[in-house]
Order: sequence, then C-alpha cells, then structure tokens
Amino acid sequence: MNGLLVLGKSGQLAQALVRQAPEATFWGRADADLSDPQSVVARIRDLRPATIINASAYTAVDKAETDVAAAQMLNATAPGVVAQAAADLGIPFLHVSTDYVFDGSGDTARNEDAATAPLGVYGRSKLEGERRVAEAGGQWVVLRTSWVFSPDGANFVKTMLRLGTERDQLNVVADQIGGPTEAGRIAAALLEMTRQMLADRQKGGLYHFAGAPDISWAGFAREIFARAGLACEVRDIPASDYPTPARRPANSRLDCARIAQDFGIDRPDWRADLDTVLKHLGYMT
Ligand SMILES: NC(=O)C1=CN([C@@H]2O[C@H](COP(=O)(O)OP(=O)(O)OC[C@H]3O[C@@H](n4cnc5c(N)ncnc54)[C@H](OP(=O)(O)O)[C@@H]3O)[C@@H](O)[C@H]2O)C=CC1
Ligand SMILES: Cc1cn([C@H]2C[C@H](O)[C@@H](COP(=O)(O)OP(=O)(O)O[C@H]3O[C@@H](C)C(=O)[C@@H](O)[C@H]3O)O2)c(=O)[nH]c1=O
Ligand SMILES: [Mg+2]
Repeated sequence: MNGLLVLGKSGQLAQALVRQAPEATFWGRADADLSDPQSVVARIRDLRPATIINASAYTAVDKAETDVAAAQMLNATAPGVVAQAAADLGIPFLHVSTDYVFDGSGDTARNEDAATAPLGVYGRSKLEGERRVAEAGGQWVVLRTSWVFSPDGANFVKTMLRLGTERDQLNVVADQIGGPTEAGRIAAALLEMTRQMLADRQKGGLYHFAGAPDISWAGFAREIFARAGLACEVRDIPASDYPTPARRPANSRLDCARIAQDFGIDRPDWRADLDTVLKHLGYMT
C-alpha cells in the first residue's frame, strides 16, 4: 500500500502488517518514541504519509496497574496527538482498541453502542485513547479487537505452549469468555478498511472485530494443546482462583455485525488461524 506509515515494528500487529504490507514504513520505539508524541508528529510531517495505522500500545495489563503514567501516555495521549496530526494532514488514521473497555457483565455480545466501563488501568487508558481519536476529527477508525495471538511478541498461545511443555496439568480460568483473534486477520482488516476509506472519504468510525467462535481461556488452552500435540490437562478454575493485579471482564463477547455490514469483513475462525500460527512456530498440526 502506497504511503502507509505504521507506528510499531516488533509487536504482534506490527509484524503481521510487515508480512502483508512490506512496502510500508514501520517505526518502532527506537525510530519514533511515542512517549514524546510531539517529536513523532514532527517526523510524520516530514514523511508526509498517505495513511497512518497505529499498531503501538502499552499492552501489559497487570503492569499497567502500577505504571499508570506510561499506559496513559502510550494508549491515550499519544494516539490523540497523532490522530490530530493526521486530521490536520487530511489523511486517514486507524487505531486499535480492546474488549477490556467493557466491564464484562452479562452473557450476550456487545455492539459498538454498548456502554463502556473498564475494570482496570489498561482498559481505562484504551478507552481514553478511543475518545481522543474520535475528538481529533478527520477520517478515523477505531477497531476494537480481543485476545490477540500470533507467532510474534507475547500472547496467551505462546504462554500456553511454554507452560504446556513444562507441566502435565494446568489450571486455567473458565469463566472469562471472548473471541481469540489472529494478528494477521486484524492486519488484513485494517488494510481493507484503509483501501475503502481512501476510496470513500466518508467512511470510518468505531468497529468491533474478533475471531469466532467465542470460548473461555480454558477452552482456548485445551484447543492449543490438542492442536499442538501437547499432553497437558487443562483444569477449569474460576477467575477468583487466579488472582491478578488487574481484573479482566467475564464477558468479552464482541458483536461484529457492523464491520460485516459496512466493510464486508467477517469474523475469522480462530481454530484455522491457530493451526497456521502453530505451524509457523514449528508445531505439526
Ligand atoms: N495483545 C492483545 O491481546 C490485544 C491487543 N489489542 C490492541 O491491539 C494493538 C496491537 O497490540 P499488539 O500488537 O498485541 O501489541 P504488542 O504489545 O505486541 O506491541 C506493542 C507495540 O507498541 C510499540 N511501542 C511500545 N512502546 C512504545 C513507545 N514508547 N514508542 C513507540 N512504540 C512503542 C512497540 O514498539 P517496538 O516495535 O519498538 O517494539 C510494539 O510494536 C494495541 O492497540 C492493543 O491495545 C487489543 C485487544 C487485544
Ligand atoms: C498463564 C495463565 C493465565 N490464566 C488466565 C489469566 C487471565 O484471566 C487469562 C488470560 O491471561 P493473559 O495475561 O494472557 O491475558 P491478558 O494479558 O489479560 O490478555 C489481554 O491482553 C490485552 C492487551 C487485551 O487487550 C485483551 O483483549 C486480552 O487479550 O488467563 C490462567 O488461568 N492460567 C494460566 O496459567
Ligand atoms: Mg498479557
């Protein structure tokens, strides 16, 4: 894609974009440090990109509870400043957010109009980022996704593969339900949305996008071990038996009808994507 700037280089989404749009410009923290967003804006003005995708974030959910300023800077302040610069340049800005903006009550899927109420610092900072991107005006997308996995970076699949080879039994939370989403699918969705936004300058807004079917972390872990051929038994536990600094939503189900309707993008089946990622990591599936 011509003139695409991606903020992020080594992260899960950034690496997926490297594979799908190698001609784009990728700036990691060493190239453009978003803890100093004004310096990044200066570099953006020099580069004059045609589109910006923000694949950078503070994603350490538990660490964020005590590292509030850094989470706020990366997830809220910087996206707002860069979105404003994009609006000033008249170019599309695509941003990514999370199911953790919700409190996870109930057991039905939430659409984009559902009330937000984050349970922790990460979710609050991401929600603030959403607001700032929208308030910057211009042509923007905020894509809320969930439970991202890929061969790169840190994610639940890689954690399970590590623990599954070390242990023959693992306790995993069974009362949190969501949609695991392969990073390559998010990259493809963002690139398709970019194409459609450039063709129709009215397009944009807030969208949900997650893999299907919805499952618990325990169910996801079981599927990971089965497909990777690891003999590790998963035991269902309630979240109350797995204390963490940050609370996580019990119901992370995202209703993804709007992106299908407006952009023709459907929920990907994470089970097939899991096989692809496992192959990439050297597992026979
Ligand atoms: N991971 C998940 O399960 C989920 C993620 N999301 C959202 O998806 C998006 C992508 O997440 P994901 O790919 O998993 O994130 P990762 O944690 O894998 O990658 C984070 C990225 O942020 C960049 N970054 C961190 N600090 C800075 C900084 N100070 N300056 C510049 N860049 C920085 C990193 O840069 P560098 O390339 O230099 O390392 C890296 O590319 C985020 O908005 C996240 O909130 C939403 C739902 C679930
Ligand atoms: C390692 C482990 C985790 N768990 C639980 C803890 C937690 O409830 C759940 C997932 O743990 P993780 O820490 O991998 O997941 P977490 O970092 O909370 O993942 C989230 O990251 C952010 C960035 C998002 O935006 C979310 O969509 C979501 O993907 O699994 C177990 O029950 N047993 C275990 O052995
Ligand atoms: Mg984590």
